[in-house]
Amino acid sequence: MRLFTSQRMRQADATAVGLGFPSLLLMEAAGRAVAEWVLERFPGRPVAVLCGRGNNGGDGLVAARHLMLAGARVRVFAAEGHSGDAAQMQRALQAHALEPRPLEQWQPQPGEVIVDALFGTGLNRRLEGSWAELVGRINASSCPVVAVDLPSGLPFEPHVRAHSTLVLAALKSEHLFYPWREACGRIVLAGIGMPERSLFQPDLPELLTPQAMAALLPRRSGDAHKGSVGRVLIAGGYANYTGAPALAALGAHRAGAGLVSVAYPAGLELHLPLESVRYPQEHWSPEGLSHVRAEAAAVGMGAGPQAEPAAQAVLSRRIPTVLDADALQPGIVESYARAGTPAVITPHPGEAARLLGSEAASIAASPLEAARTLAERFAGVTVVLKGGPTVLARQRGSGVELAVGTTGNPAMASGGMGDVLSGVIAALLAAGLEPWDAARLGVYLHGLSGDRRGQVGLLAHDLAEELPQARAALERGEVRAFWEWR
Ligand SMILES: NC(=O)C1=CN([C@@H]2O[C@H](COP(=O)(O)OP(=O)(O)OC[C@H]3O[C@@H](n4cnc5c(N)ncnc54)[C@H](OP(=O)(O)O)[C@@H]3O)[C@@H](O)[C@H]2O)[C@@H](O)CC1
Ligand SMILES: Nc1ncnc2c1ncn2[C@@H]1O[C@H](COP(=O)(O)OP(=O)(O)O)[C@@H](O)[C@H]1O
Ligand SMILES: [K+]
Repeated sequence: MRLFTSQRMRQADATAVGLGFPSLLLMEAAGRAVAEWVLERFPGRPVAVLCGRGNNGGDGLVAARHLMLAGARVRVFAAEGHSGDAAQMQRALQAHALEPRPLEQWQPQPGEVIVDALFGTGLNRRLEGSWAELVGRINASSCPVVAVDLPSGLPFEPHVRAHSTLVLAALKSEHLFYPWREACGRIVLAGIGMPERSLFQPDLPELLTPQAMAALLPRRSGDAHKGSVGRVLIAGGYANYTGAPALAALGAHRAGAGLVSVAYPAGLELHLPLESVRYPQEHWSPEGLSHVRAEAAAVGMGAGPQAEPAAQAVLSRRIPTVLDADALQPGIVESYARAGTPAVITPHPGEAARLLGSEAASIAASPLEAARTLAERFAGVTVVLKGGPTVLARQRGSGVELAVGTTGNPAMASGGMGDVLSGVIAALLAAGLEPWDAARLGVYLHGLSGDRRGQVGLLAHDLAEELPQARAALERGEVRAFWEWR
C-alpha cells in the first residue's frame, strides 16, 4: 500500500480515466461512501452538506442525494459554477427535487452534522477571504464535521478540523504527517473502485501494513535453540549513560534474540537483564570482541566519546549493525558504507541534522525528503529517521525506496525508546532478516508495542515488555491498521 500526495492522486485519477474507467463512477462511489459513513456514525442526525465548486464538492452533492434517499434530513449549500462530473451530480440532485442553496446562506444549527466537501486534493493555495471565514465558522460551530477526502484548507492554514475524514482511494501525506494529521480526526478509507493499475505507483512511499509486516516475521522451527535464532552484540555505555545499552539489550531479548552480549567500558555499573552476557572492555578493540558470538550488533547507545572506537571494533566483525545515538557520525557511517557491511542507521531529527550538517527543525518538517537525502548521502545504508511517524529509506537501483511507519504515538516521547528500537532491529537482523525488512518490521513492532500501552507515562522498558504480545498478535492476524476500511 502506497502513500500518495494530492498531485499523485490526480495522476492516478487521470490514469483510471485513461484506462476507460468513467470518472463519474468514482464520484458516485465516493459520495455514497460518505453518506454511508455519516449514517453509520451519526444515525438519525440532521446533516448540512457544504460543497465547493470542484470535484470535492461533486462528492458532497452525491453524498447529499444518498443521505436524502436514506431518509436523513439534509440541507445542501453549494458554491456556484460546477462543471463536468460535479455539474452532472448537481442535476442528479435537482432531479430528486433537492436544490442546493448558496453557500453564503449556511448558518450552523445545533445537533447537525456537517459534511465538509469544500476542497480536497485540488487546493493549490491557502484559503482567504470568504473561504477562510467559512472555515472559521465551521470550526467555531459545535457540530461534528465529516471531511470528504481532506479537511478543507489542508495543507495550509486555516483548515477545517474534522471529527473524521472519509479518505478516497488512498491515504495522502496530510493523513499521516503532523501537524495536518491532527485536523483529520478518525481516518476512514474508502476504496471507491479505483482500478488497481491506476494506484500502482511503486516509487511512492510504502505504508507499513499489518499484513505486510506479519509476512516478515521470522518463523521459528520446533528444533530452534538459542544459537540458531539470532545472537546480538550490544556495544555502548559511558559515564552516566548506563541505561542505554541495557535498554537496547532488553529490546533485543524481547524481540526474540537467542543470546544478547553487551560490551561496555570496564568499570561501568550496568543494570543489564539477568539473561545478558557481560563483556567489559578495558579498551575497545577487535580482539576484545573476537570471542563474542553474534550475528548482528547495535552500537552507540550512550557511548559518548567512545562511540568511534566501539564502532570500529564492532566493524571488524563484519556483521550487520545498527548504528544509533553517538555512533551517528558521518565518519562512522561512511566507514560502514565503504566496508560494505550492512548497516541500519536510526537517527532522530537532531542526529540526522548532525549527519547532514543541517537543522533538526528542517528535517522534522520534511522527513521524507530528509530520509531520501540520508539514503543518497550514505549509499547502501538503511535509514530509519525516527519520529511520529518514522520514515525509512534505502537506495535501490538508481533511486531511493521509501517507507512510512504507521504505528507509534506521542506517549513514546520519553527517554530510552530509541535504545529499545536499536535492540529490536538488531535482533531481527540476527534472526536473518535483510536490513530493509529488519528495519521496517522493527519500527512496526516497536510502535505497535507503544500503541498497545499508549498512555503518557509509558517507560521504554514497559514498551519492551509488550513486544512479545505485540508480535504474537501480529502473527495471529489480530492487528488492525490505524485507519478503518469501508
Ligand atoms: N482521487 C480520485 O480519484 C477522486 C477524487 N474525487 C474528488 O475530487 C477531489 C479533487 O477535486 P478537484 O481536483 O476538482 O479539486 P477540489 O479539491 O474540489 O478543488 C478545486 C477547486 O478549488 C479551487 N481552489 C483551489 N484552491 C483554492 C483557494 N485557495 N481558494 C479558492 N478556490 C480554490 C479551484 O479553482 P482554481 O484554482 O482553478 O481557481 C477549483 O475550482 C478529491 O479531493 C476528491 O474529493 C472524487 O470525486 C472521485 C475520485
Ligand atoms: N509523537 C510520537 N509519535 C510516534 N512515535 C514517537 C513519538 N515520539 C517518539 N516516538 C518514537 O520513540 C522513539 C524515540 O527515540 P529517541 O528519540 O532516539 O529516544 P532515546 O534517544 O531517548 O532513546 C522513536 O522510535 C520515535 O519514533
Ligand atoms: K473536504
